[in-house]
Amino acid sequence: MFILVNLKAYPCDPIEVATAAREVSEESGVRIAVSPQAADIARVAETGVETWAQHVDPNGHGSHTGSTLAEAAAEAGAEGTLINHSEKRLKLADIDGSVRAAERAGLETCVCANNPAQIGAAAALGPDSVAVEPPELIGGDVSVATADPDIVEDAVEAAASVDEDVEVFCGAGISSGDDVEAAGDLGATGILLASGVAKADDPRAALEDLVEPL
Ligand SMILES: O=C(CO)COP(=O)(O)O
Repeated sequence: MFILVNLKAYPCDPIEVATAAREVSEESGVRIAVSPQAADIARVAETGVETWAQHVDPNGHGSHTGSTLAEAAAEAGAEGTLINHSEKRLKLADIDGSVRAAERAGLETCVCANNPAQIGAAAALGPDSVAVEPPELIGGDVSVATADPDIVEDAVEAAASVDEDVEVFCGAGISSGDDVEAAGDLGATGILLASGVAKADDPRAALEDLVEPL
């Protein structure tokens, strides 16, 4: 199981979370990555934790003010990137462009989507993984695996019917090892979570709880 901690724009200390994630990953053998804001990628990567961008734009170098280039994220130390997160939605053509830009830069790709129908469309673009996150459950206390188990199973089926090589992650409301285990039982091979770690009083303890059953 892969655990990807999205720090969003929460006011946590990205280095504290990254250091804890690297240590818990080393101790448990569970793959854990941290996705900070673009401006923090380099210093988070310097902790040694697997680092992901939260977004990359479809364009390359040129007259594109405000862009987050996949090349720049990779140069700063990112190994992967989220694309089309629920809080950073893109048009279909731009999702495709961002996946291609990330591939050119050597970044692993995870395209997020709201529901199984969108997961099928996202899988058709050939990312390494897709992630189903129902927007109404994001930031809440109830895990997607508990509140809407069908959406995870249907997302797994939708992705497999398009491309069996695309992994399926899920996220929203996940905060405990039991939630991670339940998501795995539904067929997810990775977890996206944010508030359960980024807003925790003790991010290290939260991470230890997440990997406990794995
Ligand atoms: O959006 C998410 C991860 O990308 C999920 O956020 P929460 O874990 O806070 O529900």
